[in-house]
Amino acid sequence: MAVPRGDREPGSYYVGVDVGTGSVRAALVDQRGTLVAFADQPVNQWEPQFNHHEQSSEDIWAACCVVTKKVVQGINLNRIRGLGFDATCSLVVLDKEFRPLPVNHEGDPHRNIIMWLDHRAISQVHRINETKHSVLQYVGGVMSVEMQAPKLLWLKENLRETCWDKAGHFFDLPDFLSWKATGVPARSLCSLVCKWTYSAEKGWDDSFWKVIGLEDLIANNYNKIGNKVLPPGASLGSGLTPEAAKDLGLPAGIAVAASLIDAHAGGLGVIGADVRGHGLACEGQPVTSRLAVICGTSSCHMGISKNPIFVPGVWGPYFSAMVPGFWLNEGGQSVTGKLIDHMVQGHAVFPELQAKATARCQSVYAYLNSHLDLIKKTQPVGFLTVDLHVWPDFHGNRSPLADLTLKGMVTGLKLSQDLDDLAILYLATVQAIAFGTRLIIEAMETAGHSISTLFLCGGLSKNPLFVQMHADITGMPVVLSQEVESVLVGAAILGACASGDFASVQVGEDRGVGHGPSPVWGYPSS
Ligand SMILES: Nc1ncnc2c1ncn2[C@@H]1O[C@H](COP(=O)(O)OP(=O)(O)O)[C@@H](O)[C@H]1O
Ligand SMILES: O=C(CO)[C@H](O)[C@H](O)COP(=O)(O)O
Repeated sequence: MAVPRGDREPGSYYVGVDVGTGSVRAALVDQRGTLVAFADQPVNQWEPQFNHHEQSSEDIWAACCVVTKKVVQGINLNRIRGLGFDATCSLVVLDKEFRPLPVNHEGDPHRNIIMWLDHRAISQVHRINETKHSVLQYVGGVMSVEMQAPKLLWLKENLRETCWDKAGHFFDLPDFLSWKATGVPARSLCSLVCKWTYSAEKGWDDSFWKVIGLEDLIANNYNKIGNKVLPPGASLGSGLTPEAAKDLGLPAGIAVAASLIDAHAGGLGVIGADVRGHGLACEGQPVTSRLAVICGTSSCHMGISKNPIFVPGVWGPYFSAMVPGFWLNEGGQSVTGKLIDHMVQGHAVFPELQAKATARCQSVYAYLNSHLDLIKKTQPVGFLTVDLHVWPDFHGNRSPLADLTLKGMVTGLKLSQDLDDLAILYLATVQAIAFGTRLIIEAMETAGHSISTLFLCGGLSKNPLFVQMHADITGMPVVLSQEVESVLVGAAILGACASGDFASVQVGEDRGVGHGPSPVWGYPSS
């Protein structure tokens, strides 16, 4: 039953499902954008060899079902009107009957996803960039190994018989989920534009696929990689199929939206936040003065503009890929949360840290933050790292250097290995990541963006030190949403839009769901 816009039944709900790198989350969200219920569940990852990262679409769907069932427990299901998915931009491979195909030399079909952070296709991306094809202008001038074309070429060159020749469907993970829920193999404009070289204005470019040696994908009007393309939030087919409804514990037929990549859902969830009354530079200014930074395993820096802006080393400009009618530039750091975890967990005194944090019922990060407060004495915390510096490109540099060959570095190491050393190394890592954000902002501003305020979300935005260092090092105020799970709010906005209850996924003064008032969290320390 469609409820006309402006005459919404009170008490409607929308379900958002967010598939991050490390876990799957679901939320039940009401019409005001308030999270009513939340659940999460970790997902498996495999690293069969260095730089190969794989997942299973069956595992991920099963996790989506577990968390969705949890968040709707005890709710009158008739009040749920829409479902939206976001996910990492990983590559899902299915055969012609939509069964999983192996993306690995072991031939394990369960592992049918090449994850976004997989860097196996280094030789392929190098050759793609050597073509200097015009589509590369729209990915910051250099294609990233994390995009789909090099991964597809790797599959063709390395797993021809076991995978490539049998493949019927290559999906971006967000599109796989909306297909699984509806049976409609449409692709979201977001995933195709951002990761597959599709143009919102001109569609696919045959000459690109021919020149890189993937001309076979042009067959049947690009049937294997998508020929029906919908804007994020568009309603798919007849909604949730009876089979998927049973899996998810939701009513069949509810609206399901064309999806978003996770960073874009986070961007949508925060960039239009109401900041009136805080005296921020962005108050009363166009939404283009805001930069959404979605910080999880990786960090993604999403800036929008009315006209296309070409920023060397920063992905895009992508038209309508996040906010309809706006161009998007997406800067990024491939590992941020993952790097902090790596540095802290790999340190000799990590077991001691863990034991001390557990004894205080704190996370290791809360413990480290209070330890830094203790050892800084009267000086600002940032000064603790005058002799210790980290270069954070342990997994290459996504933006603005766009060089996947770069490696990480630490200078200023001593022989001591106590908790103070670990805390200072952790601080230096956080600072290095914040300097990376500053470099990305500088590149965006040089090219024509004018950014005054940061809007952070994602797991790392729950870390006060990470937030404060971003404010200090960029010199910009950082706004956090009252609703910490902003990525999920973005996913729920999609479901709300697909239900027809809201006209669009628009942001700004004339908002849909999902934009509660946002307190200003951090100002740069003077
Ligand atoms: N409360 C917290 N304090 C500090 N770090 C956190 C907190 N919660 C999550 N993180 C960090 O955020 C990262 C994961 O963020 P998340 O958004 O869940 O990632 P993803 O979407 O990639 O799965 C991890 O590195 C984790 O250590
Ligand atoms: O490339 C990306 C977005 O375009 C993201 O880095 C990728 O989707 C992973 O996200 P997360 O770090 O939140 O798991």
